Amino acid sequence: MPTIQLEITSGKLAGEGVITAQKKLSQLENVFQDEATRKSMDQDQLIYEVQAYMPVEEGKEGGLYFGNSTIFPGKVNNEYFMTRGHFHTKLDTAEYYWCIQGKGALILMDEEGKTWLEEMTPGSVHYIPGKIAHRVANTGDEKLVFNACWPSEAGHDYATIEKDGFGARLMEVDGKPQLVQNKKEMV
Ligand SMILES: O=P(O)(O)OC[C@H]1O[C@H](O)[C@H](O)[C@@H](O)[C@@H]1O
Repeated sequence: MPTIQLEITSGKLAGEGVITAQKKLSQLENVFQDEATRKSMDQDQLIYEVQAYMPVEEGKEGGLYFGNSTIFPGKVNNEYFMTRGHFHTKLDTAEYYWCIQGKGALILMDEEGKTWLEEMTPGSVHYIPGKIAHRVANTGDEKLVFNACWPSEAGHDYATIEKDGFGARLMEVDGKPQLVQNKKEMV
């Protein structure tokens, strides 16, 4: 009997050792461009939920972690709900994402701030190379669900993104998702 189960249609994990964390709008200060609008919205609104199975101690080399993320649909002004995004603390470590349900975008950025995206649709598989920051936005009107697999030594570096952000933001422009470069990047 395996330790954990993956519910194939929902992407959800169940079993001993699976941890679940939720991110509400109140916990995403300064993540979206329009901070005034974020503050004016319902702070208890759930933006995303993550599950992780971490069978070895974090930081230990050679292990693999397995996760599930659900991002709910919505926008802060015209910017889609998304994860905070991060580099790995051990920079040169990769990760796989694969989409189960919904529609969205994997936003990627290199160390120079160059930012691009890969569209996420059910069945899309995304290899995120080392040294690349990553965040996911839900561009649809249903929940976006994906699974992830990453090395136990990778860690999460949020500080770099908190300080410098990504080079571009995924905004709804004329009813469609568009990667809008930050002004700083266009100079
Ligand atoms: O941690 P965030 O940048 O907010 O993204 C949320 C989560 O997304 C994925 O599930 C990753 O595998 C997790 O490691 C990450 O924590």
